[in-house]
This record gives sequence, C-alpha cells and structure tokens, in this order.
Amino acid sequence: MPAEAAREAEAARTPGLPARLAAASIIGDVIQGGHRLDECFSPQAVPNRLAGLEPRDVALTRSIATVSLRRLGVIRHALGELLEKGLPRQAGRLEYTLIAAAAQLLFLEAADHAAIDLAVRATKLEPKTGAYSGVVNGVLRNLVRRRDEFLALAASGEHDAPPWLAQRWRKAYGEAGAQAIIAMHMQEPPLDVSVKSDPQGWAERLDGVVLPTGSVRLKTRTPITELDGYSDGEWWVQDAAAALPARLLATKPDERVLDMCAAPGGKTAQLALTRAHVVALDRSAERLKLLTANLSRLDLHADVAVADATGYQAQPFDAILIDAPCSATGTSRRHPDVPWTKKPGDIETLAALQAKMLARAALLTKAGGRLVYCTCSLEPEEGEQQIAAFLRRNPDFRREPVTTAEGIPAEFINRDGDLRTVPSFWPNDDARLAGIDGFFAARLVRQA
Ligand SMILES: C[S@@+](CC[C@H](N)C(=O)[O-])C[C@H]1O[C@@H](n2cnc3c(N)ncnc32)[C@H](O)[C@@H]1O
Repeated sequence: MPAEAAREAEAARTPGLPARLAAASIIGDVIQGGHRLDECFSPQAVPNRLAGLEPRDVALTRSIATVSLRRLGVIRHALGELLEKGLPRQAGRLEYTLIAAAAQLLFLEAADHAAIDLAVRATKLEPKTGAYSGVVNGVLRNLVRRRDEFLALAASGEHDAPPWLAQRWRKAYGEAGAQAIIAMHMQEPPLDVSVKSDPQGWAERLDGVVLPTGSVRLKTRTPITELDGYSDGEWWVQDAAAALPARLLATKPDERVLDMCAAPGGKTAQLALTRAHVVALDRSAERLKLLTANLSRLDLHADVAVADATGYQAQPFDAILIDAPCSATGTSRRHPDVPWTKKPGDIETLAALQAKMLARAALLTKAGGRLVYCTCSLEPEEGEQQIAAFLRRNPDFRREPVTTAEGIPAEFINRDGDLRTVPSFWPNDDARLAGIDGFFAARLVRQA
C-alpha cells in the first residue's frame, strides 16, 4: 500500500483523528492560504478537507477550527512561550496541529490525553512533521501544566486582536470602546433571522425573541435547514444590523431599484419584499447562483445581472443600495478568521474600490433618487470618511439623516445622522442574546 494510502487508512481507523487532521488543515488554509473559514466548510471548497468525514466529525472540525481562530492571539502567545527554540522551519502543518490541540486543551471540553495523543499521531502521520512528535508531546503537556496561567491571560483579553487592528479600534472608538468590541469578538454570536411577516409569531415558533428593530434572534443552535419555516421560505438568516441598510431606502412598489453588490441576497430579499423592481447586480456569477437559490426559496423575484459595478451602465434608478465589499471587520464575531487574515493595505485597496462604486452609483441615481451606502466594517475609511469624501466631491447629493422615527435605536445613529453599530451594542447577560454586527450606513439623496 503506498505511504499516503496507509496514512489515510490509519487516520480513518483512529476515532477523532480525521477531525483533528481536517481542523489543522483548515487552520492552515485560512492562515497561510488566505481562505475564508466559512468557505472551507462549503461543499465546493478547494481543497475539500471534509471529504469522507462523518457529520459528527464535521461538527467537531468546525468547532476546533472556529475556536482556534477566535482565540488565535492567546494560543500563539502560549505556544511561543512553550516552544523554546521557536517553530522549526519547513515543518509543514506542525504549527496548525499545535494550534488545534491548544484550542482543545484551553477552550474546548476535550479530554487532555485524547487531545495530546491525537496531535502526536497527526504529527507522526505526516513525513514533514514526523520528527517532531516528541516536541508536540512535550509542548502540549507543558501547556496543560501552565493552563491556569494561559487561561488568566485569555481572560485579560490582552492578545485577543492583532495589535494593528486593536490600535485602529482604540483610535476610532476609544480605549473602553475598543476593549468592549474585542471582548464581544470572543463570543459566539446569536443567530438572527429576518422574517417576511409576523415576527412575534416566528419568535414563539423558533424559540427566539423579537429585537427592537424587528429581527428575530434565536436561542437555538439547531441547523437552520431543520427549523420550522425554512423550507417554506418564511425567513432568512441575516444579522440584525445587516437588516437595517435596505430599510433605510424605504423602497416602494414598482420603483426601479439597483442592489449593486447583491449576492448572496439578504438585502435583495428585503428590497424585493417591498414589491420594487430590483436589479441584483454582482461581479460573482457563483455568488449570484446562491442569490437565485435564496430568492427562489423565499418566493421573491429580482432581475439578476453579472457585472462589475464600477462600470455598470443602465437607465437611472429611483433608489440604489451599495453593500460594498469591505474588510468585514464588523463581522469578526461570526468570522473569527477576519482579524487574522486582513492586512492594513487591504483597507486602503477596498476603500479605493468603494469610492469607485459610489462614483458610479452617483451617475446611476435619478434626480431626487436615494442612495444608501453601507459596509460591515468598523473602519472609518470604509464608512464615515468614505461618505465625507463623497459629499465633498458630489455637491448635488446631500445626506438624509437616519432617525429614530424609522425604528432605528438612538444609540445606532452617529452625530452626522448615519447608522453606526458596533458589536458591543445590545449587551445581554445571556451571551446567546448579546451583541450585533458592526455596520455603517449612510443615506444620501440627489437633488431633484
Ligand atoms: C458585502 S457582500 C454583499 C452582501 C449582500 N448585499 C447581502 O446582503 O447578502 C459584497 C459583494 O460585492 C461583490 N463585489 C465585489 N466587487 C464587486 C464589483 N466590482 N462589482 C460588483 N460586485 C462586486 C462580491 O462578489 C460580494 O458578493
């Protein structure tokens, strides 16, 4: 039997090992390969690390990979202290195997001996790491000995965000504000859904609560496809903050509306529900397939267009939504890979693309028409500063401030009258009900 096949056979024979191997590989795909964590769990993922895994092992893989990335700062710090000579070069997945094992030993309810033994076996299975099984064993045993110390460090929050991002958030939100945001990123977020109608009824049926903005927040962790109303298209998953920008457009039946960055379609669904004629535009044909499937489940309609928004041409629209591609730092609770995979230069590049989209949208907005620009970013360059620059460049546009009369909580409205949420809003003793994604949205109107 060739060596690789023999390794696979051994892995398959050892309970728990396939999940540990998959988790280490996915952590590597994210940290080194720059893949998005949620995409690693998609059936279309390349490489697919989950092929042949039992559903139970997929769930365990997800839990190990998610906690590893959520807690990456303190885990790396602990491993740095324990690896006296640092990580050996050319050691393949060694770092990711150690990260996955450390996540289990510090933050998951895995038995110590199982987590250590499986990490050692995983190390031995791979030719590049085989020589380091003794190191792995020693490091992880020492981690268990010093666990209280590392858990105290984790509780202090000191390593919970990459320093460059923590520094940015301190500048934008102050010391206490940044700390509160980072602390919220350590919590698993609740699942919010937008309902077509009857939020109270759906909250009761789905064991949730109706939030002040009308979204329903679920307490359950049951897979969504198994929940009442999913297959009937009565609701869709959408964070409570993500549900606000489309509302600010207040679209009406028969208006022509452009959703400029539409896929996978959460906001398109909201716009379509108002019976406006919606053009759902996105550069990604793949992601638009998801949008089409989502709208079909919800029995809603939009015209789909695959195009680059920055050069899109059409007759002017009554209303335009730009849910621009962004650093997504406001979604770090849901996507704990975001802080560790973004780089400072990404924000600059994305801000330039957002400015181009705004410029194109300005040309496509009718006189008297509305334009809502939003991002799920905490970075002022992708929000407040972007809009300030747009208004300077486009004197024919003015801001129409967001108001509490529209059902937007006062704490969500900044001094300029724009929407600004941060994850630490809506604190709750019950972690299953706390927080909201970080979002920015501004509503602009073109002079008639
Ligand atoms: C934040 S996501 C949109 C989420 C969507 N509005 C929703 O609510 O489900 C940003 C989208 O912008 C798309 N995108 C990125 N660059 C683009 C471009 N130049 N033109 C059009 N779409 C683009 C991406 O493919 C992605 O689907």
